[in-house]
Amino acid sequence: MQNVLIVGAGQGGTALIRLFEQIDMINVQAVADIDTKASGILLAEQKEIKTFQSYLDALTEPIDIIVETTGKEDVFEDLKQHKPKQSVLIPGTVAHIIYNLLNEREELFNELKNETDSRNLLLDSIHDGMIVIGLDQTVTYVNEAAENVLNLNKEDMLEKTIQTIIPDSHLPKVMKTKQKELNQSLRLHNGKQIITTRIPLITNSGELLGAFAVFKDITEVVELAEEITDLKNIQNMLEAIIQSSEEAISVVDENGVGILINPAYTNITGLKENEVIGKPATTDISEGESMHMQVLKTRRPVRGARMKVGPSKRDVLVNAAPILVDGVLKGSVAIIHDLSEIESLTSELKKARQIIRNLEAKYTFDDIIAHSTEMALTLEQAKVGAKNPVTILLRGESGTGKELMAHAIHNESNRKHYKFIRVNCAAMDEDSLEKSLFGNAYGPPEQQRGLIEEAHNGSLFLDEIGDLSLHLQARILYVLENQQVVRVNSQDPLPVDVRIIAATNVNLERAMMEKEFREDLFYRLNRLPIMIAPLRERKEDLKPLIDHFIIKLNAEYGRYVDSIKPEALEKLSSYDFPGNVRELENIIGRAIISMGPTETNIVERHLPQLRKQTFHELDLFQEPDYQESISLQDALDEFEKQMILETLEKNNYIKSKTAKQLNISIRNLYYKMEKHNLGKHVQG
Ligand SMILES: Nc1ncnc2c1ncn2[C@@H]1O[C@H](COP(=O)(O)OP(=O)(O)OP(=O)(O)O)[C@@H](O)[C@H]1O
Repeated sequence: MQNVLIVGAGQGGTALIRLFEQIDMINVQAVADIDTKASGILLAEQKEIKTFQSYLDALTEPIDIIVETTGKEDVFEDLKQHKPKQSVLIPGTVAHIIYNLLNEREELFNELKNETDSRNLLLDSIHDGMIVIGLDQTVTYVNEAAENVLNLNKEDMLEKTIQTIIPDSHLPKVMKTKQKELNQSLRLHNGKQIITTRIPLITNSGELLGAFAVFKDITEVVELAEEITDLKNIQNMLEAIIQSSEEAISVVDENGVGILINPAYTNITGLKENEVIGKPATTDISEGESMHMQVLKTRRPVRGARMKVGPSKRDVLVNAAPILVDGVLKGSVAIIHDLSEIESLTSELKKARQIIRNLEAKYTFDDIIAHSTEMALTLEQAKVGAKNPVTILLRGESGTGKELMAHAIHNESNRKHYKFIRVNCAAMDEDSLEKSLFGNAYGPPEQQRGLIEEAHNGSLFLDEIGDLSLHLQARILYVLENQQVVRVNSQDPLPVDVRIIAATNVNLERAMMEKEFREDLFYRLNRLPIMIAPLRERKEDLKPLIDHFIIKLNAEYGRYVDSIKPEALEKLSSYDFPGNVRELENIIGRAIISMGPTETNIVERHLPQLRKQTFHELDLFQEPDYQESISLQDALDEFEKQMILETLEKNNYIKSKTAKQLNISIRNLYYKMEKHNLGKHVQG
């Protein structure tokens, strides 16, 4: 809406008012006669005189356009002092002409053409586009605003039919119906959105002269409205997400004042909106510092801060981050995790992982590196074994890959869709092992079924079978011979169908001679013995295994190690690997950890000291070499390792006997052997 003041009553101002009245977007404030000498103003309608300034001051809305119709240059200059947005000098004659054009005689319409400049001045002073057509539907007037809206020059439009400019123009229809069309919305072919009013030009005597349209470009307004709608939709969506999120969320503004929380937040903290919104960020904290305030101070995110919140002092973990919009800090958002829930979930996860580890046979033959002829043959044998329903005995030193092979055999067999259960016969005392293998009829319901039943239709991997007591050997033999299992504290045999894959790094023949291992069980197990050679006897596997571990450990540690340099490989090749492949994997792991972040090749200095001495050769009191001085802990570790190794040797590698002699529990022995990478040097 533009406010127009028409000055010069009796000069045709009324005619202009008529014109403007037809245009809804123009609001005529007043028509005034001006007495320059008195510097006063006669308000035509109210018939009172005011100073021009007091008149302007009394207006509620500022004047956009002053139209001076008296034709007096000096008055016009005077008016301009009041700084309207525009001031237009239209001689009274022109005002008359326009009035007459609209209301009286057609011949005056032609006169108007001679006053083009003044007329254009008037039309151009209007911010809205104006276009006038004659009876022949050609354009007779067009103003500057119309040029801008239509993206056309006056010359391109004047004397052209309206349809060539606006193909679906309603002006011809308005002429035909003689009905105004007010505030119609329209999209132009140039993409602009306009709002337009169309008016037929009719004289007082009812004669039709043409029609004109006034229009406003509202593209930006429409786009803005659309943007606002889009933003509103996004805002609604975000709010719905935040409200339904199971993560507790709290948001503060740049001054640290609470502006948003969700129901999950209320669940954890016990605090409702009215206790947090509009309150300082510290409101919810019962112990600890406000992470919101820290984020606002540093503009940096905070992760994993522990604190207590709410009246019930709930233990929580908080992640908070700044909200930056175009680099400007607008606030901070925090996600709050209930720690007690995380703790219980973590322990659940641990249990689940343990169960999965026991059940899952994760490796296949593709995971076994076998470049040497020995290993290739072993693999062939294992594949044959996998396809036949026989009991398999895997023999080899510790760390040679027996467990890996057992997994692969299970996964290649027709039992692969059932369970693979691993039992380490050396890791438990006899009583617990018996109950866990055979089940306990008197135990709680979940312990009544033993692992043998659990492995029904699948495979049972009995690792370290040489450590099985004679009593349990007899019970396993019974299962093998009868395909039946009898639970502890029960007499009832239950049918089972399991394939047993046994593994040992013990010389079972010697154990048999010493009556430590039942011959009948040995022959039963030994139907398909598979020997896995120690790594030192198949050095061709060394490089492929190293490459395999580099890839595996890169993924585990997030590193980009490329390869091993020949001199480092050389050093490893001359080593014995008492801990076999497991020891090699440890060595490569330690090498990768000791490498700098930019190093990509394992070189000699990344490798640990590879000792070859036996306990007897090891002179703990030798002069320490300047390159390698031995710490007390290392010396003690070495001593322990050698002592275990010798006791194992003396006891024919039977761990139960070794543990007894060393006066430690079998579990402890097992742990120490793993720690020292102790394999057996001489197999069977
Ligand atoms: N040929 C191989 N290819 C790839 N990885 C191997 C190979 N042999 C062994 N490994 C890896 O070396 C490690 C030790 O293997 P595994 O646990 O199967 O040995 P094991 O003979 O069962 O040892 P133990 O007798 O001490 O139980 C595992 O991480 C395994 O994946």
